[in-house]
Amino acid sequence: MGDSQAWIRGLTPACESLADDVAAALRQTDVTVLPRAPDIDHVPRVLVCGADSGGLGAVVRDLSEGGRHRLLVVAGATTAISPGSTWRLLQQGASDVLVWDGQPTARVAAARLDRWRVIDELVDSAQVRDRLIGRSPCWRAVLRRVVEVARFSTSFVLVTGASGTGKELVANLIHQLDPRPDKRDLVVLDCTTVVPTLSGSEFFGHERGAFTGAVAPRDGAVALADGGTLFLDEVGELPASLQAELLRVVQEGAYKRVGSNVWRRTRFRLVCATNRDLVAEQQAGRFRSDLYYRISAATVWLPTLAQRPDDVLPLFRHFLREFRAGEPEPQITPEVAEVLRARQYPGNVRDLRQLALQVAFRHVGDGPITPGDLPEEERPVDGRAPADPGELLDEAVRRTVAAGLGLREIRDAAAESAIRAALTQTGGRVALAARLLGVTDRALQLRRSRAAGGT
Ligand SMILES: Nc1ncnc2c1ncn2[C@@H]1O[C@H](COP(=O)(O)OP(=O)(O)OP(=O)(O)O)[C@@H](O)[C@H]1O
Repeated sequence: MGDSQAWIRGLTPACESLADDVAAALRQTDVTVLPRAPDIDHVPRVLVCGADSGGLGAVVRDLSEGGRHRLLVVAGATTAISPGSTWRLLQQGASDVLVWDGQPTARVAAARLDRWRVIDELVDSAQVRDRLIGRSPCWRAVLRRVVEVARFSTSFVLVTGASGTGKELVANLIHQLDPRPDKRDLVVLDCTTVVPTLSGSEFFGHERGAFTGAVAPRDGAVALADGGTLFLDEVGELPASLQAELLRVVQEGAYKRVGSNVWRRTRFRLVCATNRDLVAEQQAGRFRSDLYYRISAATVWLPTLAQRPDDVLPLFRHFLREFRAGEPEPQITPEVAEVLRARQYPGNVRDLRQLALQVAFRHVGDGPITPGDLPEEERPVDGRAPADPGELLDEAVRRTVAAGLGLREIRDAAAESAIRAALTQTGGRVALAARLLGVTDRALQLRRSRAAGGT
């Protein structure tokens, strides 16, 4: 520890003396307490609250900017913060909530601040920032999670998210940041491309003569990944027979080559990716539960581009730089920026990259990207962006009204549809779905059970 910084403020003037105690105790743990200026970026904020914690939620939301900044809430020992309110504060953007007990709490707080500093420095390092573009709060939260699990553990990781959201890039980053000193290679296997008849060999290797065409012995992916990382892309596509064999390797580290009776040993970090809902796949009996629990020791869920619209332009600029390497970076006119922001990206970042490619080769000269650089089919009709999400919603509501549904039925149907969509996007995880929709887990569960009961 030693390089950690924080700035501290009391929730109300009455909390200032406790805030001074917290600051003094933190200094003794080597934390540098900076002047109370809320505009210092990337320095964790510590909010001290006393018995009167009215308005705490709003201040937490404000100071953390919905989770963009690290915020530690320290509550006086006599402060009544129920477990329920603690969870709410975390949802509102707090990174943690501690009850003040003097120096022991200061040591715990200092350890948190130190860990957050290392994570945030990595998130802002070129190694991460230049590979995984995006600064929106929800993307930053994803990067923090990725960096933490990659750097501070060797845990297996399951990366979920819709197609084109960056799962493979994240898997690569996990391998790059892996702390093992003697780490070996990253081996990638796309489960959609393994040929069923040869899949055993692709995973486990084979002996000479094991099958027609096996003219020489060969290592499979689990051997090549020994000491490194095995990335299984589209793991939801893995055939049942291979699921059982993979389970044995990840549990016992033992496997046999096809055509051999000799057990061999391997040890790797497993990172899997899928855009399937593996919880639903288990329920349907298509994915083994025991394997699911092994591969999902840590999970990272990637948002769609629609959930992080503020990242569209930075990503677009990033791809333009990639496609126009060595050329000066062009400005983007406001009309084009508006179209890019309003457009739908069903294939997520991959779609945006394709669009940037088309714009990059149409653009000539050193002026800005202008409306004429956009392919014809991307141009707004009558000045309106095609497929604006608000317009789609208006259209859906117009139809339900025309079908004779009342306001209450429309509201309930819309809420149920939003819950279904959020659960699908988050692989069935209620807590994540609730966060996505800005409600508590309990509220979401209540609504689901009410819907199931037909009330
Ligand atoms: N945050 C990002 N920053 C820069 N490039 C990105 C980012 N996210 C995705 N990309 C780019 O978008 C494309 C798709 O990314 P990737 O292959 O990692 O997605 P995926 O989720 O694995 O897709 P799929 O499920 O279809 O395999 C790649 O060209 C990748 O480089």
